[in-house]
Formats: sequence, C-alpha cells, structure tokens
Amino acid sequence: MTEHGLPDGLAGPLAAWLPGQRWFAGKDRPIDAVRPHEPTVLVEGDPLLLHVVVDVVQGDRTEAYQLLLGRRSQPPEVPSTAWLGEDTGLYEASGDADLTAMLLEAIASGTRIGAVTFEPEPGETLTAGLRARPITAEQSNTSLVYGGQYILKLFRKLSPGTNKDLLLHRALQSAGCAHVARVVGSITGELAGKPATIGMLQEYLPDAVDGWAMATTSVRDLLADADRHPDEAGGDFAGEAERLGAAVAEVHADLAGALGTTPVDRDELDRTVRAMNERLDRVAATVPQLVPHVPALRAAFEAVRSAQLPPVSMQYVHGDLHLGQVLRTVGGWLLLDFEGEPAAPVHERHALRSPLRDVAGMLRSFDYAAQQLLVGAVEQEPEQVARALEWARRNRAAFRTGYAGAEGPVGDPLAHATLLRAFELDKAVYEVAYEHANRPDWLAVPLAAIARSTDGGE
Ligand SMILES: Nc1ncnc2c1ncn2[C@@H]1O[C@H](COP(=O)(O)OP(=O)(O)O)[C@@H](O)[C@H]1O
Ligand SMILES: O=P(O)(O)O[C@H]1O[C@H](CO)[C@@H](O[C@H]2O[C@H](CO)[C@@H](O)[C@H](O)[C@H]2O)[C@H](O)[C@H]1O
Repeated sequence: MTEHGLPDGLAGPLAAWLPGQRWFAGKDRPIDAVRPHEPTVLVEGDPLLLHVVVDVVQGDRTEAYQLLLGRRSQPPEVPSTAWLGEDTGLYEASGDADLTAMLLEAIASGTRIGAVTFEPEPGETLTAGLRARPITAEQSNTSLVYGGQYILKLFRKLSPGTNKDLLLHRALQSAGCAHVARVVGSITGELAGKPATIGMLQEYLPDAVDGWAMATTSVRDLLADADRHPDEAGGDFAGEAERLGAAVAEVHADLAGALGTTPVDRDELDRTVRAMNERLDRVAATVPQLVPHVPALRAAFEAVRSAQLPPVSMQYVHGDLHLGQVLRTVGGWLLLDFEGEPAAPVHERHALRSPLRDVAGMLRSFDYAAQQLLVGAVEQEPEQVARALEWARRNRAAFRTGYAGAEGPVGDPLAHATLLRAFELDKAVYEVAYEHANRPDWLAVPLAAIARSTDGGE
C-alpha cells in the first residue's frame, strides 16, 4: 500500500477490469499500461472514498479516465462487477450511496478538496442530504440520480478544459433555450496541471421518456398489427418526430447565436470529404464486412466536392445526436449529452461542424429504431422489413419537415441533399466501427442501411 491509499500493483487488476466497463472507450484495443495518478481522498477513514485518475496507454494513444474507488470493512451493496480484482480490497464506488452522498453535499456547499473543486452554478441554491442511485441506462459515462431531483454525470474519459457537454449546456441556458435540462453545478479536477471538468449536475426530469423508448414502442405496435400502415397505427410517432425536428433546429439556432458561426468554403468542404474518406479507410481496415461498400461510399463522399451546394456555415453542434439523446418531457423535447462521439479526440469534438451532421445523426436513428427489432432474428420476413422501413421513411420525413419549419441555420435539410446524404453515410460508417467494437450483433443495422442507400434506395 502506498502512502496515498492505493495498493501497489493496482495496474494489473485495473487493466483486467477496465474492458468490462460499459463506459470504457478502448475495448477494441489491447491495454499496454495503466498508470494511476496520485488519488484525492474525498472521504477519509472507513469507509474510504478516493478520486483517482488513471492514464490508460493503448498503442500510441493515452487516455485519462476517472474512477471513484471505495474501501470499507463492512461489505458494500455494490454489484460484484464493481470489485477491482479479488485482492485489492477496492471497488468502484459510484454505486455506494453512503459514499456518493458527499458529492452533492460538496457541490451544494461549494468546496475544494485537494485538486477537486465542487461548485453550484451562480445563483443556485441546492437541496443537499439526498442519496444517489446510478442510472441503469447504457452509458458512455456514469450518472447518479439524487432523490429524483438532480442528476450528476461523472465524465469517465477526461480532457483538460471545460467539457463540451457543460460548455454547450451553459451557452444554451444563457440563450434561454427551452430544449435543455438546467445545469445547477459542476465538479472540476486537474489534468496535466490544467482544470478539467469531471462532473456536471443538472435538474432531473423524473417523468421524461427517452426518444428511443418512444420510437421503438411505436415500431413494435406497428409490427404487431399486420393490417395497418404507420399513419393508421395507434402508436404513430410522426407528430413527435416533427416536433423533435423543430426542437433540434431551435437548439442549432441558439448555439449559432450564442457561440457564433463560420462560413464554409470549398477548401473546408475538401477537408470534410478527406476526413470522411479517412474514416472510411480506417474502419474498412478493421471491419471486413464494410469493404464491399467502399467504392460506393467513396463516390457518395466525393460527390460533395463537385455538387452545387447552397451556402452552409459551421458552428458548435451536438455531434452525436440520436434518439437516445433526447427526452420527451411534459414541456416538449430536450436534447442531452452534447459531448460528441465518445471515441473522437477532444479537439475533434470541439471543432465547428455543419448542423446537417446532427440532422443526419437523427435520420440514422430513425433507421435504427425501425431495424433494431429485427436484430438477431434468425430469418427476417421481407414483409416485416418493408413495414419497418415504411415507419422509418414516414418519421424521417416528419423530422425533416419539423426542422425545416423552425428556421434553423440550414433551413430545409433537403436543400442540401448531397451533403446530407454524405453525412448520413459517414455516420453509418462511424456506427459500423461503434457496433463492431461494442455490440457486434447490431453491425447488420448500419451495414444494411449503407447497402440500401448505395444500391439506389433511400
Ligand atoms: N436531466 C435528465 N433528466 C432525466 N433523465 C436524464 C437526464 N439527463 C440524462 N438522463 C438519462 O440519463 C441517460 C444518460 O445520459 P447521457 O447524458 O446521454 O449520458 P452519457 O454521456 O453517459 O451517454 C439518458 O439517456 C437519460 O435517460
Ligand atoms: O449515447 P452515446 O454517446 O454513448 O452514443 C454511442 O452509443 C449509442 C448506442 O447506445 C450509439 O448509437 C447507435 O445506436 C442507437 C441505438 O442504440 C441509435 O439510436 C443511434 O442512431 C446509433 O448511432 C452511438 O452511435 C454511439 O456514439
């Protein structure tokens, strides 16, 4: 045991434990080394709570992840998967409500412990004394819900500076945007001697339903009733899809107003096409099923260079928009999680982008919602597939209509058909890599969409 409370030889157990965590972004590559930084003691004694940043070395990439580690003489009520090996005596403590209560207390009181600063947002008075439960959703980070009142997101992969999720939430809030949950506090640590956001506290909306759950329920209802078309089925989603399109356009307009835009010239479009081609090469090198589609995908990307494009501009965007990132509340749609693609390096996440990328992400998600009920089916019945695609077409169109009607910064997405198609296919290539690394059973979903689009279908 070192003086800081970490057992010697923790690197081995950590290297074995990390790939089993949903939020660990490096599952597709071997871990060469894990180097824990000096921990911050958040709660002293028994139980003990440590905040630990670990550098994970994978080939030429080193990423920093944060952990909350607990140790106590009385066994905690945490899942067996939280234990870091059999002999370390340490467990990942985000599920230990006795220990995580202090995080909210510390934000409410505004305090600094070692290198970690806890702060409420200016003017916020928080209710402390609430216990937390981790949410069970599939997540890239870890979120704790305090008494049904607040949700604290602990960012797992860290970078120096203000996390983009926090930055954009704050900007939208200042702009008076109705489509985000209020930020009420934050936690900041240190990375490479610079401040780095490690947590964001927001109001929790207990009655909200996520877009993915609503959309897939609608598809299930449709497929269960062979006699009806999507517009006749009880669970039709098109009205929601249209309102969602409008919400996304309003968020784009507010982000442009709050954080500015930059015009896109031909050079920028060339860089965009180059980046799409590079991603395609990278993914095709690791996922052989993508290889037959490479020529058609390249042609769709190259079409952007020669197309007559209406003027477009770049700005801060969501960066990884899909139906799991939106919540339907009684007051309308909210967008969540503005971090961007979890695998992208931080400078790429902060790069200004065309808002059409978010439109493309959401259009892809309607395809996912339609196709996911067919994942793992031994044999797909052509009639079911056709009906699911009909659902996707109807809701994709409704989303585009809602977006066009709300006067977002790019107007009608269909006015940018060549670019939009390229962005959708680029997103599908990203999804191929994501599914290959995380959910191989789902690989068929983006691959089928690529095949349909490049065969001349929608
Ligand atoms: N303010 C909120 N109110 C209610 N539920 C929320 C709120 N924020 C997030 N959630 C739930 O938590 C899930 C994960 O949040 P998200 O920000 O997407 O985390 P991650 O970055 O880990 O993917 C969401 O899908 C949603 O179900
Ligand atoms: O929500 P995250 O930031 O963790 O996003 C990652 O995981 C998503 C899956 O959970 C993944 O989204 C893909 O699957 C969704 C259905 O589960 C679908 O709605 C999306 O359209 C599809 O891209 C996302 O790509 C990934 O970055």
